[in-house]
Amino acid sequence: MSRAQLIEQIKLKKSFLCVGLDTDIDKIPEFLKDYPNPILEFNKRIIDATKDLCVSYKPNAAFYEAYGVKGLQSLIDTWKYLPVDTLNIIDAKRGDIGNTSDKYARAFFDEKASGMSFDAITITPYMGNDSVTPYLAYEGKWIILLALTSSVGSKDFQYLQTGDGYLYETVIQKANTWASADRIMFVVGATKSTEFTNIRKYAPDNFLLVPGVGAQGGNLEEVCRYGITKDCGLIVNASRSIIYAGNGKDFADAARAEAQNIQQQMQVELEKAGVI
Ligand SMILES: O=C(O)c1cc(=O)[nH]c(=O)n1[C@@H]1O[C@H](COP(=O)(O)O)[C@@H](O)[C@H]1O
Repeated sequence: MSRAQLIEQIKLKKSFLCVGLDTDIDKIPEFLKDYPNPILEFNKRIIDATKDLCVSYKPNAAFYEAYGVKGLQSLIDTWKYLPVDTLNIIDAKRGDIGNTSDKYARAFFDEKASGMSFDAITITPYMGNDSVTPYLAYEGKWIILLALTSSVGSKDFQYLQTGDGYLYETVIQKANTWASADRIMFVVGATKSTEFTNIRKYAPDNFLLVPGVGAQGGNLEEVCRYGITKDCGLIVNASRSIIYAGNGKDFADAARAEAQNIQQQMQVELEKAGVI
């Protein structure tokens, strides 16, 4: 999905919501466990219930890899079920030397090789340029680099002073020399909303993937106050607060209600910022 298509979807759906598919077998409703593939069944119903309210889905690889071959098959089948008009992100947080990154890129971008072809992948930037460029060889695909994460531990490294400011600022400035804002996004946690003004100095045009609203307590209005741009420039993820909003037979309705609640707040913010 191109930047223009993403912006078009945001305007159409009046939403910049990403639904996180962090699907945990221990948290899904009991009745689904009678199905041959409970995780896939859960994901399908969540996708059906939310696809008109969000512009993106983000399965987190850990939740699938934890179950070996069966989990990987669930991830492949989930990818196949994702709508074509959403930005489908694999949250894999990979990062390695070039020839290894090449294999990671193949795993998540090359359908012929792996059965999956996500639109974007999350990457840790720590190993630098040659660990990132193999993903950019796949035309039209996005890389999403961790910049300032929502984790408490973000202070351990991301706030270290470099000659040019904080390490996370250096990451953004440097990575923006590797590709344009049509190919690179950055992760900035919603729990860091006051930092968005600063981040926009270095990433005025990049889309930011913003996890941390809902279960982690980030505030959507504040994120928008400091981070929204004329193209929106934000994709805000919520996982647990949406997908586990209910736990009974009507869990998908509960997920829809929560997604709708966020979408309505997003519509207000898009109008305020003049995006729609
Ligand atoms: O890259 C991410 O998506 C990510 C970065 C970050 O700084 N914080 C963060 O929570 N995430 C992911 O975003 C999702 C947040 O889930 P909830 O807290 O349940 O909404 C999880 O899949 C996390 O792995």
